[in-house]
Amino acid sequence: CGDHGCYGPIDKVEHVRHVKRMQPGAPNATYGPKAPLEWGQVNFLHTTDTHGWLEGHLKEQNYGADWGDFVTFSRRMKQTAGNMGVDLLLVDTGDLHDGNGVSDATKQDGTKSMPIFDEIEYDLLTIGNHELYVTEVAYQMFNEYAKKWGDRYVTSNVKVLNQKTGKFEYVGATHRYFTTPKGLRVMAFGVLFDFTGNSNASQVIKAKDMIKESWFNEALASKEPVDLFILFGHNPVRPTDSASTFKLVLDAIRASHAKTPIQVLGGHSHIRDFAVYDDSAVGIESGRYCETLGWMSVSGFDSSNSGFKGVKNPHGVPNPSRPAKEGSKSPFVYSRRYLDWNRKTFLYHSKQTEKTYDYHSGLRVTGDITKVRDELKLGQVYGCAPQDYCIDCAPFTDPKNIFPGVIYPAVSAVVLNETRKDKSRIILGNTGAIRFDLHKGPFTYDDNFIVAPFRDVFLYIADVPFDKASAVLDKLNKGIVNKRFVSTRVPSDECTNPTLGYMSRRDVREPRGIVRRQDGVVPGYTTKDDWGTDGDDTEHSAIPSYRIPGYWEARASFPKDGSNPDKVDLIFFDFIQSLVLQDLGAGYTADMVQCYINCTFTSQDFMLPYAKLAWQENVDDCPL
Ligand SMILES: O=c1ccn([C@@H]2O[C@H](COP(=O)(O)O)[C@@H](O)[C@H]2O)c(=O)[nH]1
Ligand SMILES: [Zn+2]
Ligand SMILES: [Zn+2]
Repeated sequence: CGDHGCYGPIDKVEHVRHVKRMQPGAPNATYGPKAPLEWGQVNFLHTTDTHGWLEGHLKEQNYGADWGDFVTFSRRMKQTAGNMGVDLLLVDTGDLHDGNGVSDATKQDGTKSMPIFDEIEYDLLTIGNHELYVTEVAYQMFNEYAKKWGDRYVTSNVKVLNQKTGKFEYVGATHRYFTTPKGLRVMAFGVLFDFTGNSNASQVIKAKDMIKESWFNEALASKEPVDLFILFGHNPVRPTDSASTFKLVLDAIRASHAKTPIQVLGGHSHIRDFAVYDDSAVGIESGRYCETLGWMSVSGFDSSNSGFKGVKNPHGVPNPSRPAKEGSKSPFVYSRRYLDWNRKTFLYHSKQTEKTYDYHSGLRVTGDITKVRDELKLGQVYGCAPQDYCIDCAPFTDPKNIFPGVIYPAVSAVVLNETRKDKSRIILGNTGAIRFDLHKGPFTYDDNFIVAPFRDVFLYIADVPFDKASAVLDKLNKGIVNKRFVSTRVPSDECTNPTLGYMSRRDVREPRGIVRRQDGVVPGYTTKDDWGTDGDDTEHSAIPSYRIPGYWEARASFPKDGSNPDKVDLIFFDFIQSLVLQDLGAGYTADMVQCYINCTFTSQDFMLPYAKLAWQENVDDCPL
């Protein structure tokens, strides 16, 4: 199989057309930031869970900036900070691939995307779980990426096997102590949640054990003064999220540093969020997929509590004025903002126009992305999707939902072993393997990775009694399983709304009708966090979000008379093999499991053949 899967080389694609970026401007040009950012003594720009979306969202204008636009923005903002006499720190909290053709269409994930990602002058970076599923990727992080960033790459609880020494070693630094240009003395820890799905090339030290490590306690006991702790990581900021381990580490820091400010920056749960831990500890989480750029600012440093030598209240701009908690006695005040990832946002906050904005560095990066997209043929069109299909904006059984609308018919038609085509089959998958909505219009090679980026092999057990096989889905979806795999997707009760069901992915946490609507507002994030509803930089109307289960099932080649077969081939992703075996119960073991089509046919390989099969109508004239 080539780069384009097992369905022949690209010249066999009958309908080849290239999708070009949607231009900002009309028709929905009325959106935009509501007010200038509040600049403090130290400020943060935060990216997380970018998952390879370096081209931006070609089909969603509101998130349409590319990484080159961001390169320019980050440089302009660093200069602005310098001119104002304050600090600006750039931070990334991991999950760099699995989600887009730019990162996933190469033989090894990240080969073409990582050099593009590197173009930002980050001050702190750390590792995500998606850098640890695949052994080769973990080695790439250890041998190349971490080396490039030196002590800015902080992995306080993640080790990878050094193939030369045969020993597990920290991927990056355990911690970073540094002084900012304006004199703030910072101690930073980068902590991944207690991830257990890593390959055996890495070790993730649980937070409860990490805080007992001697290096950690020595760092906290160090005689070097610390003005600010930065606790960052691929780790949700919400303390009630069962995946988050930040609170544990924060409490460990507080045990010896009761009042020093702690700035938390997190990720992994793919939401916009802001959490207040105490009077001088707050945390921001900045969404996913280059939809959001997080902004935080902090003031309150003076000669009694820091080495800060910059400007106390930067002039000509608003300054942060809000204590973490009402009635706080701490000197520290904050602001937080979630910026939509588009050029209009970037232009507004850098006070530029379309004509003046671009830097050569940014344009060069945009050019590099275009080159990569061309080389990987990401714009090639395989079909014309007749409508929009979403993951959770419609109920799970609605034809607008991507599972009944696309995934079931696609796997039923395409995931077929010719030698067993007469056998009835049940195909099981985890909903988390389907990563993004599918838009009406041209379905490109890139969209294949956007919808189904993982290389999860289709496995099967032959001739399972129907009664046993058909009971698995329900068992998978009952409680324990969700906790085992998708803890960050499990709704907390506070997010459940009787009208809309579970609201999660876009942070829609208010019922329709109560959401602030105004003319010119386009659908998007309407975030509610510990400070309320004023964090979104651009006002949006809410997008409904329904509860979806953790697992799905499709059936194919069942008897035409509507009866059930005696036996079925039970097909499933390797990612969920252990759970399926567990739920089948006694008598089912790993040696009964085989590759279904072959051992390289994965979840990356069914969408393109389906697009060629089902979406050829209007393909030559498919409107974007
Ligand atoms: O091989 C894989 C790896 C992961 N998944 C799904 O992804 C989520 C984790 O994604 P985050 O971006 O870290 O939240 C995991 O829970 C699975 O649902 C997969 O399907 N296959
Ligand atoms: Zn992620
Ligand atoms: Zn993650």
